[in-house]
Amino acid sequence: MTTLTSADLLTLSPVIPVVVLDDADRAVPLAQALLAGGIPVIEITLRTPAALAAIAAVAERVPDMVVGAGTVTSPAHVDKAVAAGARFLVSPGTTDALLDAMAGSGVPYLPGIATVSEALRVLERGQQEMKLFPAEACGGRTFLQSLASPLPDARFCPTGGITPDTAPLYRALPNVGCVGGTWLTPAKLVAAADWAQITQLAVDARREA
Ligand SMILES: O=C(O)C(=O)C[C@H](O)[C@H](O)COP(=O)(O)O
Repeated sequence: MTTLTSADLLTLSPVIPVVVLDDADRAVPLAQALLAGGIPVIEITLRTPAALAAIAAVAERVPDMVVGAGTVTSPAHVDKAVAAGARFLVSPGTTDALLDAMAGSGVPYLPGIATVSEALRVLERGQQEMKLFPAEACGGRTFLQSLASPLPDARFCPTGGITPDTAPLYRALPNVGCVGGTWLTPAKLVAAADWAQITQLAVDARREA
């Protein structure tokens, strides 16, 4: 298994699919469906009791898929996610304790920021890659454009409210690597085990984003 950096996370795919899974048994076919559509990364959010088992299943059974944990909001989440096999971590926001834990986790991470001061605190630690969340609500593309001059080293994965139509517009910004979003894995399709549709959404995202 190759060692990933936080910078790699921004270049693996135009879109990082953000997933909420109620049933860990869906994780492996879902990961395979995304992979078949050309998306080699999946962020499974720690919002459901099934999340850690889902991460473990993908880590073990779909080795070509880079599986990470999202909605990481505490140092305890960091430990549990890494123990389950998460290869990266994404948080919606940051605290000092969370930044310390993610920096010490041994896996790359995208800390969430929504203000210039939060971005500065991440940069102060030598971490240049971060998630902008909630992207649309906190200023969107205008905000990212405004950050480019004062924070030339910062690189973003905007997430939150991004659509298939706006993803390419975000990706055209020089300080954006990839975007995150839930549209590749709609709850209805996951519940229906409609893996072919999810593969198609992945193919479309790969082409359009
Ligand atoms: O769970 C987290 O850590 C988050 O930051 C929240 C997710 O990134 C958003 O739920 C994205 O959702 P959409 O707006 O539907 O793309």
